[in-house]
Amino acid sequence: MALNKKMHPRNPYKIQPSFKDLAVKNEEFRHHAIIDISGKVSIDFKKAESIRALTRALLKEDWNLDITLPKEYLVPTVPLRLNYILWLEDLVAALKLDDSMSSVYGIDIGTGASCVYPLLAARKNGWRMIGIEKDDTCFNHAQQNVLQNKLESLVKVCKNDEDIIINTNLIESAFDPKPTSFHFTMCNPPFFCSEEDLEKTYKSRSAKCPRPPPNNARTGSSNEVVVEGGEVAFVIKMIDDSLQAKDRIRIFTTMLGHKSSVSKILKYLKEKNITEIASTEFCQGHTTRWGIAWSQTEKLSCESICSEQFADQKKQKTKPPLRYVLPKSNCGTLKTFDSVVSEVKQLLSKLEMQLKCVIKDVKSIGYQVTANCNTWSNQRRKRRDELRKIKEPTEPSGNPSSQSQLLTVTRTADDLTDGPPPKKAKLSETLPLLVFGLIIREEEMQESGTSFVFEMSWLHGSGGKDQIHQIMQYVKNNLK
Ligand SMILES: C[S@@+](CC[C@H](N)C(=O)[O-])C[C@H]1O[C@@H](n2cnc3c(N)ncnc32)[C@H](O)[C@@H]1O
Repeated sequence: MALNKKMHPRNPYKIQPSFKDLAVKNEEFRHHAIIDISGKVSIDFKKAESIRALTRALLKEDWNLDITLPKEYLVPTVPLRLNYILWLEDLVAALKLDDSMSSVYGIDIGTGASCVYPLLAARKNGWRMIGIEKDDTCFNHAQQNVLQNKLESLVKVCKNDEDIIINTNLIESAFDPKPTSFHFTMCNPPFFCSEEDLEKTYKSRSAKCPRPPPNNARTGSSNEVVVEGGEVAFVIKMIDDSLQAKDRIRIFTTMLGHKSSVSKILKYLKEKNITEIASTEFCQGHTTRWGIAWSQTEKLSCESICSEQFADQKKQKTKPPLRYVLPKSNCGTLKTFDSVVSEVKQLLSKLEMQLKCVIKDVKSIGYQVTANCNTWSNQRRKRRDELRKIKEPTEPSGNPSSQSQLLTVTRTADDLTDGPPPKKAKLSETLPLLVFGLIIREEEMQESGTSFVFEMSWLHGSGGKDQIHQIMQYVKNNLK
C-alpha cells in the first residue's frame, strides 16, 4: 500500500505530481517518460538515471533548484526530504521564536553531493543552513550546487575531516556574525554497516524476512551509505557529541532507516538521561523512515496536527477527524469561544493530559494533546467509587470538602465505557499512550447557527486510535 496518505499534512507530494505535466515542462524528464497505451505517463523506477531525472525535475519545477547529481552517488527522493523539513518546521514552530521563521539556523550533518536539505530549507523557508560533509566528491558537488543556485548567503558547506560528527569548530566559523544559537541539527546517516548489509536489502529477502526487495533502483556509493556499526553506531556517536554542543544547539534530530534502530536509539538517549525526545514516521511511496529529536534545553514532543485545516481531506481520502458540533444555544453558561476553549483545556488537564498550542487564530485554536496514562476510561465506575467514599461516614455531613468533592464528581462524565476495573495504563517504554490533535473552532452553520466545532485526530501512541472516541465523549458530556 502506498504510504502517501500518511505523509506530513503539508507535504505537497501527498497528491502525486502529474508525470505528464512534468514531462511537458521538463525536457530531461521527458526523455525518461514512458507512455502506456492508455496515455498514462510513468518512468522506470528500476533505472537510476530515471530516478535522477525525476528528482532533478521536481527540484527544478517545484522549488527552482538546479541540482547536479554525480553518477553513482545518492539521488535524494524529494517527498521524503520534504517530510523531514516539514517536521523540522513543526519542531521550530514549537520553540515560539520571537523573530520570524527566516531567522532560523540549522545544520545538516552529511549533506551529500546534492546538498538537498540545506538548499530546500533555504529556498522554502529562508533558513540559514550549514551542510557538513566528510567525503571529498560530495563536498565539492555540494559547494557547486550551492553556487549554481545562488544560495551562498544562506547555505555554507563545510568539510569535516575530524572523527567528531557534530563539529562545533566548523559551525562556529561558518556565519559572520555568529548566530546566538543554532536551532537544530538534522541528519540522514549512512544506514548500513557493510556492503553485504546493503546488498541484502536490494536482493530478495530470505524466508525469515520474506519482504520483497525495494521497487526502486539502488543509488548511492558505499562511502555515503555504509559506516562501521551502521546507523545505530553513527547516531550514538552523534548523541555523545550533542552532549558537548548542548549550549549552542537547541534541538538535535536524525532520521533512521531501519525500524529496529529506533528503540536502540531511544534506549541510549534514556541512558544518557535525555528525556526530552520526540519521534515521528516519515511515510512516502512504499518507504517509511523514522525521525528522532532530542534536546537538553527545550521541551519537545511536537507532532504535526492532522486536521481539515492542514490537509485537503477530500482529495487525500485520509480518515477524517472525529468531529462534534455544539450549537452556541446549547452551551449553557459558556457563550464565548474563549470560555469554551478554557473549559476544554480544564477538562483535559483534569485527565492529566498535556496540551501544547500549535496554531491559533481569533476563532480557532489547535493543540497537540499528550496523555501518558489512561485516566479517561471507566469514568462512571470512578464516579460511583468516589460517591461511595463520600457517603461513608468518615467525614461529618456538611463538611465543606465533601461538598466540593460532590460537586466535582457530579461534573464528570457519566456515559463512558464501564468495564473491568480501570488499569492505570502501562507507560510504554518509549512512546506516550496517546498523542492527538485537537482543533476547536467557532463557525456559522446553516442548521445550528453559531456553533463550536471540535475535531480530534489521532496522531500516534501505544494505546491505539480508538481512545479518542472516549475522550470526545467525555468532552461532550461535560460541555452540555
Ligand atoms: C546517506 S548520505 C545523506 C546525503 C544527503 N543528506 C541526503 O539526504 O540525500 C550520508 C552522508 O553523510 C556523509 N558522512 C558520513 N560520515 C560523516 C561525518 N562524520 N561527517 C560528515 N558527513 C559524513 C556521507 O559522506 C554521506 O554523504
